[in-house]
Amino acid sequence: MHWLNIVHLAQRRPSSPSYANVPPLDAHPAPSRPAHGLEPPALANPGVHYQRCLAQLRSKDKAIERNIYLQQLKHADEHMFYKLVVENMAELTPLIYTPTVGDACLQFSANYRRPEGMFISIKDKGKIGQVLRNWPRREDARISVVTDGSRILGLGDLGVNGMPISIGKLSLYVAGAGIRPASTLPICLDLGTNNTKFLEDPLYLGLRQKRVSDKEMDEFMDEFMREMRATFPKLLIQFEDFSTDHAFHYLDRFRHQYPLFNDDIQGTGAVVLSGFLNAAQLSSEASGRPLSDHRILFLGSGSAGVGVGMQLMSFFTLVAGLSPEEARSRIYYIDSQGLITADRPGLAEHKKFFARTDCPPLKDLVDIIGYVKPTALLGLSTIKNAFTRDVIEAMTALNERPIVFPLSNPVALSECEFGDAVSWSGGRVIFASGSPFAPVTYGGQEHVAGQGNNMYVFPGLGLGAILARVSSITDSMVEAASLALAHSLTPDERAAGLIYPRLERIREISVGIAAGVVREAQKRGVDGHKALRAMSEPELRTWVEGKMWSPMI
Ligand SMILES: O=C([O-])CC(=O)C(=O)O
Ligand SMILES: [Mg+2]
Repeated sequence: MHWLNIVHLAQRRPSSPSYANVPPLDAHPAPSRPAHGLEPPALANPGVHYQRCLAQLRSKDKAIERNIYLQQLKHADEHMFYKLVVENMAELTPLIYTPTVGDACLQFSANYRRPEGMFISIKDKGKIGQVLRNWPRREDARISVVTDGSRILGLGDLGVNGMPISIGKLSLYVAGAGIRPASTLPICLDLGTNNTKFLEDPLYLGLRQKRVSDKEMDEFMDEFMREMRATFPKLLIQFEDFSTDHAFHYLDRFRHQYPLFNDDIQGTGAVVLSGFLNAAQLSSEASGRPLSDHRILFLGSGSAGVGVGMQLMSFFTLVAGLSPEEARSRIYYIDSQGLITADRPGLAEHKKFFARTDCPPLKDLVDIIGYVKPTALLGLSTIKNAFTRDVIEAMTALNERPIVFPLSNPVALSECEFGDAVSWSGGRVIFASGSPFAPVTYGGQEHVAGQGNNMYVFPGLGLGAILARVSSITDSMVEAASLALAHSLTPDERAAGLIYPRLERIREISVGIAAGVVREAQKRGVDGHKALRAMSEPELRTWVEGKMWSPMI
């Protein structure tokens, strides 16, 4: 049976008018133009100017130059910037987000042009509230992406150079879910950096000191969160790219007190669960083996790796009908020392849950594949090309359609190139990567890579949470976002063998995710906007669509 029938999602799908036909419920102000005479007369034709901007963008050779052009355009003409992004999602997302945002972070101090977002440093401890009140659009703030720069993508500790990740994610909230630009607040916390190269770089824009102790960071974070609430009472917070132990620690510490989620743990988990549901279905259809037969092997056990494993537990419990204990037994982890077993001395706390008591401490990936016999191999290791030809061949020998997800970001750290995975598996691989890969032709057929990136989930999750005015984000809301995404594939996309919908439909998908999140918030009683409870499904979707901001060009 298809997993869709198993979780009865079909009944939850409302029929609603298409996004394009729904007039906005709220009046959004039109962009203001300079007074007459202060710009060339032909600029009054926005369609021509749109083509001019697109041509200027495409005239740049390097991705980082395109990124810089787009950042400049965002400041000069926000509506035009978002118009370009919304209408050219597949082309522009890799420029404003992963993988190019990785270079934008690495070069932030060198390429810096103008202030954007807020920088709160350890030196502000004791007066964080005073600093936050300097934000000019306090009343409007609804969503903040907060990083401490300590683990940016797979690039490690970049200190204050992590700011572009907060900026990039928030641009996707606007483009992908219609959050108003004025409601977004990028924040980079500066608690020092252990990146010696940056500490020695005269251009480095952050504090010239090593990271503070955990105790000092706890005190700082407690004050920061308290003051965030006092200054921005309607704000949802997304924690981004904190180092693994801090990512888990601060999610646990604050998630019941504040509306917040961690994108690397929960957003990545949700997006991979979603793709996995569709991939497992395709794989089981090819092999004739039941969904409950799947076994998942992870390379990498950081915040994203373990977050994904936690979320994939619900694949086995919800869809394959296993108990939580059986579900856990289907998931295996490898870290730098090999298969993670419970008897290993000094095992990190977050690795204990999935540590095996029934396996030898094997080290070599191909040996481990031979022992575990996984149906799926997931990479969150940031080890470039870790999935070698031998690895893909071993997966293909075991499975009619092996599931291979090299999820590390940016693309230069991917465990496997798409073209290699396709050819080494003889075209049989079911593939999703964290960063985008271009389609490849193999055996006379075009193969399209899925992109298992959290950008499919966080905009819609945030939109739903903001509109429902939630007091906290429950695990079940993250799961609802994941199921709504998995469910959003059109018959056409399913027929093409896709496991994620086409990115061009992101706004429509975000509506479905937001509506699912609102409903789940209501079930859990964490919704503040109680009037939404009375709406039918089509009414809720139409209302959500009407709340979305669109560029006015
Ligand atoms: O930003 C991305 O592309 C995905 C992500 O959260 C990460 O890799 O940390
Ligand atoms: Mg991240």
